[in-house]
Amino acid sequence: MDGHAAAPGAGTVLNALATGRGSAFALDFETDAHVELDGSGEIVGEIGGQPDADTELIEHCVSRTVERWGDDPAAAELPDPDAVGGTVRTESEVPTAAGLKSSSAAANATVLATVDALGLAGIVDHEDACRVGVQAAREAGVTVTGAFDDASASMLGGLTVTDNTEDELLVREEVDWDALVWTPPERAYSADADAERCELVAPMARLVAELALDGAYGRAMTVNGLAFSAALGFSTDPAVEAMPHAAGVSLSGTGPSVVAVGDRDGLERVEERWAERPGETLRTATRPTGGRYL
Ligand SMILES: Nc1ncnc2c1ncn2[C@@H]1O[C@H](COP(=O)(O)OP(=O)(O)O)[C@@H](O)[C@H]1O
Ligand SMILES: O=C(O)C1=C[C@@H](OP(=O)(O)O)[C@@H](O)[C@H](O)C1
Repeated sequence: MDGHAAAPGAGTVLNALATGRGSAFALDFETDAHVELDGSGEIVGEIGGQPDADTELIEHCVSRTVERWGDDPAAAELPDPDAVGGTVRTESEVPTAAGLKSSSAAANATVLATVDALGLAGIVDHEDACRVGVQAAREAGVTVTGAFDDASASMLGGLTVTDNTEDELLVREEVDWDALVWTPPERAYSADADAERCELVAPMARLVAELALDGAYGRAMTVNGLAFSAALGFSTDPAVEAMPHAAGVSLSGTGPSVVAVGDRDGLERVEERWAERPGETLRTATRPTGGRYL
């Protein structure tokens, strides 16, 4: 029984660490997952190109997905329902722990690949599948709030606004921007983020949520970036450089990447500045589609 699926990374409009409300949008780079189920009783994960990386998240995703849908009447019969096991391997274009939602992309791709291995591709609802990945992320300890904002943007595509305290989807909308991503060489694991510092900027996060719920996503994003860069100790210089030329620019997640959105000409101007910085710049775009079976 094997399955194959992919899901995209995302950028941030509103970081949920201050209030539990968050917002993110899918970007056009992705992670894919290959799952094989057997009756070995053990699930073993592997991350392509990162032999020492933590595979707990994707292993939890496989077991939670089988637990949820393994005995669905439409599911293929498991080799040994009392000893569910198998392998899961991811390959990713999304850099790990850079604020570009590698954990959501890996979780969503793995849940969908497991659904595919169960013979349920196209039958399971994407939002339900996304919630299983969020549950696995909480169990694996890779998230503060569960990050349903990031997970829903990755799984459904487009832009979402969510309440992560209830895993509730408040808004899902399609956006159509070019995007520019700057990823400095350092990494920042969300689980290590200073959530108490983020709570200090809650009044600004509430303003960002209001702007986002009014559809002013670009401005929302820019205010978010200023507030959370200050709270988490990142420079606001890249955002200030981008502001005259972009519809929105923000620290993505808990950093360190910065994402600007807008039109091609404006982002070319931003790229000229950001290319002088250490690390990588990537030209990409928002993506209307989310997780997909391969
Ligand atoms: N390709 C992948 N395959 C499996 N797990 C992954 C992958 N990428 C990231 N992860 C998991 O997600 C964690 C990083 O999550 P996090 O710190 O939230 O970063 P990000 O902002 O990129 O989501 C990693 O420690 C690992 O557990
Ligand atoms: O762990 C979490 O609950 C979150 C982590 C952050 O994202 P990153 O994982 O990209 O840092 C943040 O943007 C999101 O709203 C919630």
